[in-house]
Amino acid sequence: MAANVALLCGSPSTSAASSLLTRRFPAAGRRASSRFTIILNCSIIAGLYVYHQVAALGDDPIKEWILTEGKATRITGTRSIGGGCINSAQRYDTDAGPFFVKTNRRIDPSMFEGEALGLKAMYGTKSIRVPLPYKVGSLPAGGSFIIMEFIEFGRSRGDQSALGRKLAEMHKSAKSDKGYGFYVDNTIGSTPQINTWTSDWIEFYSKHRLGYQLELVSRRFGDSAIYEKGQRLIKNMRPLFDGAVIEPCLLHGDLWSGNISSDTNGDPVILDPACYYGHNEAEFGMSWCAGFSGDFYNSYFQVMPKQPGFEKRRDLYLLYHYLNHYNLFGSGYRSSAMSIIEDYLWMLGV
Ligand SMILES: Nc1ncnc2c1ncn2[C@@H]1O[C@H](COP(=O)(O)OP(=O)(O)OP(=O)(O)O)[C@@H](O)[C@H]1O
Repeated sequence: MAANVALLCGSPSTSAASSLLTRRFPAAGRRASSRFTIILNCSIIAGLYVYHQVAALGDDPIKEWILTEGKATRITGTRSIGGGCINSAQRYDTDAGPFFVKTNRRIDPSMFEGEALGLKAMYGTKSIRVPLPYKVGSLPAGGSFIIMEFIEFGRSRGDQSALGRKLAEMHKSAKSDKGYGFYVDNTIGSTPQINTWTSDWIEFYSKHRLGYQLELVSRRFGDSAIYEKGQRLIKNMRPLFDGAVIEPCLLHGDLWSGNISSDTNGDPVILDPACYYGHNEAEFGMSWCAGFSGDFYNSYFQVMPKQPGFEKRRDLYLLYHYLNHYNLFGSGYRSSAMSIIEDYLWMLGV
């Protein structure tokens, strides 16, 4: 240990070792000793470089993680990635490959912890490709970050049939024995999404999805008309589920085109989830901006057969996301949400 420290820290031992080698084997010794010295000096410089980078970065937990647990010795560049609305995203290039980093200067780490748990759960199913999350933490000046696997995206929009099949494989393989919900609450857009474990799906969807959004609409916009009609739908919607076998499947939870891509092999990739265990059909709640094709649904239903009443329930699952858009972006989404509610009230005769 002492010798190693001496070798790393300085020249006396280095030159002693060189001169011993040169005395014993004059010609070869000189060549070997100069190579030996070069290698030693390189390791010393690399060691000191990493040491200085890490020591100087006590106040930059992202770089610190990349240069320690991330196993990089050098960050060669960073650049911003557009596309997200809520967080800022960067690519960190290093000698250990690229890392994908999202930061949010205002929100504590709980949002990214929810995202990381969701990504890990989906990753664990070995079905559809998702980035592996590495680290979530706080930023020294406030806010939070997440570091994850960087995925190089391919040029194509991806194979819809593969997307449908792999998504269904994820739904099929990941069931929960705790019921409907998730280990933590997370967010849908920036709206809180409550995931308290509940044994009955209709109760879960009534209270923590439609009911929660209706409460928010009422508080934010004073919209008692949509609140009251929405509550009437909730109280009367059970017949819509008649004949369907419902199980708690792992859902991405926010599956729209901005969160779907494909890698350089053309394999589908899904990103930025709002995971929970729920009825698999709820996964299609964002289908109005996902662009799923006929091939997508055909492949999906080959793995997860269509349940009786699927078409009747489709709009009920859109409703959650329309209400959320109303809450997030304002009254432009009100009429879509209201007309779904009124159509159901008419269909159910209530
Ligand atoms: N693991 C990854 N590797 C490479 N690029 C990624 C990765 N994850 C996301 N991206 C890209 O980074 C951009 C922003 O990511 P993302 O959509 O997750 O950000 P966000 O602000 O959390 O999103 P939103 O506002 O939609 O909730 C997108 O263009 C996305 O395609």
